[in-house]
Amino acid sequence: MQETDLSAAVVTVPLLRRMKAEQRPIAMLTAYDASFARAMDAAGVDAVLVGDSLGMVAQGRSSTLAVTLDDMVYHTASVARGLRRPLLVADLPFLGYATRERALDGAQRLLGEAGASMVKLEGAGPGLDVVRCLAERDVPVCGHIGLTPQSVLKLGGYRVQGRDSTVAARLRADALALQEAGASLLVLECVPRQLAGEITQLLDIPTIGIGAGASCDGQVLVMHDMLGVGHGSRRPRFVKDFLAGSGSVEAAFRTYVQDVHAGVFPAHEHGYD
Ligand SMILES: Nc1nc(=O)c2c([nH]1)NC[C@@H]1CN(c3ccc(C(=O)N[C@@H](CCC(=O)O)C(=O)O)cc3)CN21
Ligand SMILES: CC(C)C(=O)C(=O)O
Ligand SMILES: [Mg+2]
Repeated sequence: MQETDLSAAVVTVPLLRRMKAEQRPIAMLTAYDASFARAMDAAGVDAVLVGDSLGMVAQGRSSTLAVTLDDMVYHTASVARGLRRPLLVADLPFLGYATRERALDGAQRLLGEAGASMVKLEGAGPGLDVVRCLAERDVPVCGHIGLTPQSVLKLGGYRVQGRDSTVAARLRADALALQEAGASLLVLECVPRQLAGEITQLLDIPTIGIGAGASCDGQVLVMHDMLGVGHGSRRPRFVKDFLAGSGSVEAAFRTYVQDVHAGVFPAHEHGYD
């Protein structure tokens, strides 16, 4: 098949699947406003996530739990105005998909009102029903397993998930169940690199890793982290400062995109065993 220039094409769900099939890594970043979104578009970022991490990096809270659907709609609409090419994904907030009705309302607002093209929700289990409900109604869904920050109170902190074989087996099963329920994309957060690679091989849908090694089909980082803003010296292993040595914010985004596309980022030191 002809190698087409994917750097110009508007990014869609089928294009992401094609990138997986052709082993072209997907470069994703989070954004929360139009100006940074515009710079990401210019830098060739493939997908942009309006993460509920905005509760931490924009609102200064210690977790993502207080973020509301109104907050997500406001930031997603702002980001959408800055984008042309990348696929725009928006997080459903904590308890925003506790029932099918809430999830459908959230999807209507994020896709219909704010301009996202996909919603993301954490976990499997009871969430599988909701994923099925959304997917059957043609709402593209991104799953998110491993370290799920909306579970921080139950998890007791932000720690790597899937180091023991019981949890690893559950993550494999959850990944397959999410694909089966109709998810189009899957974020793997803070999962040992080998397990993330196995899950990526198991699935037809693309995986996007954060702290999940280089074998995922794509990578995502929180924008503030990759610009060196916020974490100080106690930053998680998977964070790399791309602004240091790049000279400008847009150049940092470009370096990130190049490094993800070339398979240079993440390096071994950015992952977990
Ligand atoms: N700015 C920011 N970046 C993120 O990546 C992020 C957020 N906020 N907020 C929501 C969650 C929380 N995240 C975190 C936060 C801390 C670690 C962390 O310190 N991890 C330890 C792992 C320790 C272990 O279990 O081995 C590390 O040392 O990397 C990981 C993910 C990821 N998400
Ligand atoms: C870290 C990513 C995957 C996320 O969910 C967020 O930014 O909220
Ligand atoms: Mg999130």
